[in-house]
Amino acid sequence: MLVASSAEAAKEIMKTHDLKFANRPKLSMPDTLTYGSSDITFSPYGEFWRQVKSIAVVHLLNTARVQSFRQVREKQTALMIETIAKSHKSVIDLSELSFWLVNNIVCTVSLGKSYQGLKFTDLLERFVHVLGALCIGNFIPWLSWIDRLSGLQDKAHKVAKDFDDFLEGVVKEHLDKRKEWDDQSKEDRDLVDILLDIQSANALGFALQRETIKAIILDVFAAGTDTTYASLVWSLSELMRHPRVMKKLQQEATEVAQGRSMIYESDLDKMEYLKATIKETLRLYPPIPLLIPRQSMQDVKLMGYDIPAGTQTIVNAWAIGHDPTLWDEPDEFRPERFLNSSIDYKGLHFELIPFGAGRRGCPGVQFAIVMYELALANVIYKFNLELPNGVEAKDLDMSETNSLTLHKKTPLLVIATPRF
Ligand code: HEM
Repeated sequence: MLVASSAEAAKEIMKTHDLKFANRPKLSMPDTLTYGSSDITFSPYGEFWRQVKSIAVVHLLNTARVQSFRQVREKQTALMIETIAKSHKSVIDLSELSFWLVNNIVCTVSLGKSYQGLKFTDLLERFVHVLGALCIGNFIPWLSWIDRLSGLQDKAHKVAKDFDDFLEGVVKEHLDKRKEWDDQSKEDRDLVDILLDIQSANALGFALQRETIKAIILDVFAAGTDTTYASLVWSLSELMRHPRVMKKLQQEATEVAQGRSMIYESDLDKMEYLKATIKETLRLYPPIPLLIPRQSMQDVKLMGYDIPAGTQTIVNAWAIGHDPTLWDEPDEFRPERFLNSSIDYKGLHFELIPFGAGRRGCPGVQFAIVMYELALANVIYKFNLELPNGVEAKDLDMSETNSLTLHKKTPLLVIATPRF
């Protein structure tokens, strides 16, 4: 296995030799959870991956599509703000509210409606826990009996079954709805409708299986929700611990809003400090700290080392974000470091790669960032937040979960007071 923990090595893997490292290794947990890796994230490099990724980009993730979902984001953000306002200074769980905000947006635009009320938080938690679990059989195949004995495989099958029940229901609902219409305008079709259209038109050159449709929905559901809400919670938590940064951000929001009741998406480009705060959060807490494993497809010489074809390759984005040779006082939360800096997270600057880079880089960057910016801007614009029960900011529990996605271990509980 190859582990890259420097920006230079990351650049070699994800830029110089990107094509050679564009494969994903076949791993047993993703295989169990994503219908034999027939989703976008875990499918091997090749024509199938290109086609399924292209469907998600064309119909959900490109700039024009992301912009077209603006009303959904603004409506869901307003609903979250309303819920916080109604708390009347009682303790609220910002982790849970962040989860539902992101999940409602993702589900509305990809599945046609939100599914609030279902036990998604628990299901998704089990999903990323199993996905990120150390699976001995992936490294030493003859020891895979340990994964059976440890109960890991049973857990994976149970999560896969629970998710499948949900996804099967979503597909059935869409199929039933289709019996009632056939001249619905294209704009009203969500991602599931589009996948079913492609399936019935046999438009890909290969049959789009029901399982592949479910795998793609699962990808968008899990990759979209878990990462973005984790980041929102980390930003809010760091702001609680850094009143100076919070105040500066609130000042920026107040200036931009000009007395209006809400910050809108058209305001976000004027919020330099907000953008710097988000970059700083993604540097310190990359939601997928080790990105998604890659695999070399050919022998390759990398920084003087001979790497054989088939080597599992991990890029440690967390280590790069904390590298003292790249970042001054790397453990400090200081958004100012990104003001007047061209460093961005879009895959061109290898010192900041929370979304990965290159061919296998995250196609959901725009989709994620705009909902993240809008939610963060509005929460801090509308409310002053304090920790309950006399907890001091410096004592806020910032411990991290140990799974594929980096979450704050304990929920972020606050008391919110309207600012005006
Ligand atoms: C803060 C939010 C997000 C972060 C930090 C994030 C991060 C990542 C990372 C690190 C990868 C692997 C990149 C690599 O191997 O180089 C990835 C892949 C992916 N992400 Fe995201 N992601 C986020 C949001 C989203 C959203 C909102 C969606 C869709 C709605 C999405 C869909 C995907 C998909 C489909 C892939 C697989 C790409 C491939 O293998 O070709 N992500 N993401």
